[in-house]
Amino acid sequence: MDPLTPDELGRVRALATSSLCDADKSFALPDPAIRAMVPDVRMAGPAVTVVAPDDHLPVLLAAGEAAPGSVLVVVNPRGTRAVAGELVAAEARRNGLAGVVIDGYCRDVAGLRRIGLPVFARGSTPASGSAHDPRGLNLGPVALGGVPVRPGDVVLGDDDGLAVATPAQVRGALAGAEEVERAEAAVLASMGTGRGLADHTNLDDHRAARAEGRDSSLRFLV
Ligand SMILES: O=C([O-])CC(=O)C(=O)O
Ligand SMILES: [Mg+2]
Repeated sequence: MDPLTPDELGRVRALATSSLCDADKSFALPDPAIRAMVPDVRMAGPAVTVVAPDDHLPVLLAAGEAAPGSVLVVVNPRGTRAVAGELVAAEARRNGLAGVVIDGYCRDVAGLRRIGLPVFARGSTPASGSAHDPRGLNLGPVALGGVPVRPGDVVLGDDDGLAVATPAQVRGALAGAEEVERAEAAVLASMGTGRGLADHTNLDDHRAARAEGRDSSLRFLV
């Protein structure tokens, strides 16, 4: 896996996850119940994996061990306890990580908002589990919300949710996603002056074609 260059990562972080998912519809989509716990964030980076069975010690250790720029992917399958909170987020931020994604629960949500690091989870609960398991980074593949994640896969996320893809898939989607955003920005700006969606797309022709069962795709005309 050829990792994304800093320049490519910068371009990815400037894009909404939805635009990349439009450009390549094969990105893997973890369970949408895993959501941004901190609003208005965009996250992208290579995955490092952690297994945390109702135990936050491996997460705290991994937050300090992972390479800067990476996304900590934590799995706590069927867990009922929080495995990360503001201490984990502060350690991850200090170490320069791009974010923390938990297939499970977090806590300290007000503190997470203050820190501002992207954190994704199934939700929050005030109760943490144990701090026993001395393993830190797992370095193996895990299942995140039903989606396989290998270390080095790119994990992307924002307020809409998460997507996972290989670096090559992300690289291949970049130009298309940038074009999606250019066209959508032009349409939105023009709609601000009162013109409708049908003025900026082939909506009417597309509808007529689909009504007759003909092949057609909905396109921007900007
Ligand atoms: O969930 C946990 O036990 C860890 C925690 O509170 C924190 O990181 O601040
Ligand atoms: Mg805490």
